[in-house]
Amino acid sequence: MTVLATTPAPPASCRDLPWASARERAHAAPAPLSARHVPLARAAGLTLADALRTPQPMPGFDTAAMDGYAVGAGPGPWRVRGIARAGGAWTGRPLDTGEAAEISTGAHVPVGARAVIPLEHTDRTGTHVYGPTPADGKHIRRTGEDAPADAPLAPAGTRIGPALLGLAAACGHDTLPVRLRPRVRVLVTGDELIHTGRPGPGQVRDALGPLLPPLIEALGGETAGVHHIPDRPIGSLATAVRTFSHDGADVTVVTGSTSVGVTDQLRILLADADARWVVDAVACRPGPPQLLAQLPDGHWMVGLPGNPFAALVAAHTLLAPLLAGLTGRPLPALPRIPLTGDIRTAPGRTRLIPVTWDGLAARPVGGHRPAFLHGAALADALAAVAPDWRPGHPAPLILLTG
Ligand SMILES: Nc1nc2c(c(=O)[nH]1)N[C@H]1C(S)=C(S)[C@@H](COP(=O)(O)OP(=O)(O)OC[C@H]3O[C@@H](n4cnc5c(N)ncnc54)[C@H](O)[C@@H]3O)O[C@H]1N2
Ligand code: MOO
Repeated sequence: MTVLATTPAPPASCRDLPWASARERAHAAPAPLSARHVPLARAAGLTLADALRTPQPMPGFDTAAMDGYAVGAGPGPWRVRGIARAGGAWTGRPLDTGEAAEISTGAHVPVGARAVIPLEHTDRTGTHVYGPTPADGKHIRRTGEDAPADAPLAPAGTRIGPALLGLAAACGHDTLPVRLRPRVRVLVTGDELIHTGRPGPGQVRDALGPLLPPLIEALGGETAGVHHIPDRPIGSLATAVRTFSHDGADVTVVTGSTSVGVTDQLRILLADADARWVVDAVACRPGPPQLLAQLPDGHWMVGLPGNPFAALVAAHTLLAPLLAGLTGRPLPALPRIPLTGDIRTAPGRTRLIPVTWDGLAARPVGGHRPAFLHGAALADALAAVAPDWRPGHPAPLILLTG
């Protein structure tokens, strides 16, 4: 007996989708999580919910780009009238023809200055400074030269990395509008699994409990707990999902329950819960039985196959785009890189293969049977090898940054 014989089949339009379409569907399925403001110190790794704009021009004042002398019109020598140091506005009267001010890099350039002459190009004698006649504006960063006030500097959906944090601070922001990391609960199923020590006969050491939290983090999510759920009695998975339903998670990842065996409870749960199917199986290898569905209360359910490399492939196929969609990020475009090596393509399916990439070409690592993580552990990327790929032709790469 198989369980599917007793449960309603998901719609055919969700079934056995081409790999690229499955990614697109998983990304398009969710509405982005609601936005909130967080201090800059808590924004790293989150996603901008609105465009980042600068409230004032950048730079905000005419700024010296060199230590030296700000000089007024006319040829030198110039009479040195004062000192402009970084940190204060120039409050003196404008520089006249033949006048100069000693100036530091970053200081407010006095009104009337035509340029800054670097210190090493000048000679100072008492109250006068000598130097070559500079081109107008030389070594002055003019107000608004980088960006005018209200310029959009980064669109909504941008990942907040170190440079964006620095840019936001430079604009004068203390907080940013963000979408938080979606919270992902992990339910690892499998009565054969042990969680410490070496497996004995019939036992398998759980590889996904350790693999998934850092992967979820790298994909922009936050792990809201890893729980081990028994296969029996049937219904344990549904009980667990109900029990944890108030822990605030947005997504539940279930591993090792995607197939049609009598102990694979995920499809029963989804059918009983009247879930909305988005993806039911993907035309890829490994990992075809992966799935994505939404419970009536809006909660997302992702099914990853139990075989660990298949689960990794499925997480990059469905979970990564889902998390991008939930945070309002675009679906990452995949670089297409020439792929060499002896790779068997799969008719009608995309093969996902761990590869190294030296900057020019990608090559298979090996060690990528569905249960074996050796190749993935050493790889720079997963190559998505289409059925019509030929050696040396480009293939899309998913870079393994986590
Ligand atoms: N009649 C069919 N049987 C299977 C099909 C099918 O289409 N028809 N598909 C096969 C494929 S492909 C896969 S993949 C698996 C997926 O099955 P499940 O997701 O239900 O996973 P399990 O059967 O529980 O486990 C598969 C395999 O992986 C080991 N496993 C499970 N969890 C872990 C873990 N956390 N860490 C390490 N290893 C794990 C488990 O012991 C099994 O060896 O279904 C096929 N069958
Ligand atoms: O997804 Mo399965 O065999 O391809 O592990």
